[in-house]
Amino acid sequence: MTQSTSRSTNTVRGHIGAAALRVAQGKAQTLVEALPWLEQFRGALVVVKYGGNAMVDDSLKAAFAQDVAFLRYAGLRPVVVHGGGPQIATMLDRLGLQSEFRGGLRVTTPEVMDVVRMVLTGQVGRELVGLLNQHGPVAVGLSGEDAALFGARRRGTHVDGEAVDLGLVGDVETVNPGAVQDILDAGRIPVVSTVAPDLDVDGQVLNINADTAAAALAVALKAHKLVMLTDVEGVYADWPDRDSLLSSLTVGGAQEMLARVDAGMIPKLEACIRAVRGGVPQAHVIDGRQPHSLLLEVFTSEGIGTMIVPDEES
Ligand SMILES: Nc1ncnc2c1ncn2[C@@H]1O[C@H](COP(=O)(O)OP(=O)(O)O)[C@@H](O)[C@H]1O
Ligand SMILES: CC(=O)N[C@@H](CCC(=O)OP(=O)(O)O)C(=O)O
Repeated sequence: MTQSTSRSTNTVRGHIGAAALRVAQGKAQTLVEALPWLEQFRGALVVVKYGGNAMVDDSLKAAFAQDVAFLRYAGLRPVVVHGGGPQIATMLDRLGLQSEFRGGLRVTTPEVMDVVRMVLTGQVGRELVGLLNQHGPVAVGLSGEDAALFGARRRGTHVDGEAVDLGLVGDVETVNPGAVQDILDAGRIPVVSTVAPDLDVDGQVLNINADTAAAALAVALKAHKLVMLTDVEGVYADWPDRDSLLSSLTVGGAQEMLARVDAGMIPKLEACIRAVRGGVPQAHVIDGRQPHSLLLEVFTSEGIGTMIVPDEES
């Protein structure tokens, strides 16, 4: 723990000034406002996808770890699925390897796959586990390879109607959530990196977009919600028009929008659709560049970012 948890010993209790009392009451009010959400989400399983673009600096990463630890100590069951696109790019650059994105997914050669696996599981995942464990021995890292958490098959994509081969990129076809469940049952926080064994080729691993993997895991775990932290305020109806931020969106609306978004938002929207269609009551896209955005999303009435919900019953 970095902060002292004891009260200052030279404060005489009962002599708190009016200004200090107002500040203290403001703090109490904040805690009380969280009460309905603490009641509603007690024991709730929440899958949190932490995108590489939201891990922009050390203080943000530390604030994210505080939020996740807070959820856990408040009685929720958070599961972290992390990305690491920019971190992979930095390592590829250092090694002099090229890679390009098509339809929001990285074209992955065998050499690039080695780097993806090393960076996601050996670097980004480890760092998050370390940050979370500053709040108690709670975090356990695992990848889609561990206890056959994920099984994947190669997938391509379409760009402007044309089929594109993405190399060693997969889509999650099977999820064995047992290992994640064991970690949760032990009161700990699973931290998942999204590399998965290829169901068709023994010993081969595939690069899975972290949004896709988070959605598949949220469905398999019957999560109460999926929260995606990224580097924009949410989903914009008319990107990049900053006045077009959507506070909520139905699955049908999200499906229609797919044709109009590009870059990383394609896998993100597809993942939200997959999660909600798979029974997760709500998926959220929120701004991971805002410190404590996760707490604001879970514990305030206003919420933040964009919420994706099932189509209204007709
Ligand atoms: N309609 C849209 N609304 C919001 N962002 C969009 C939209 N269309 C494209 N984007 C892009 O998607 C990006 C988020 O995806 P990405 O960079 O892959 O994030 P992450 O690393 O969190 O997965 C945004 O920074 C933005 O450039
Ligand atoms: C197939 C594919 O694109 N895989 C991603 C995996 C990491 C990821 O998804 O990271 P973010 O969440 O930070 O974007 C990649 O290689 O970058």
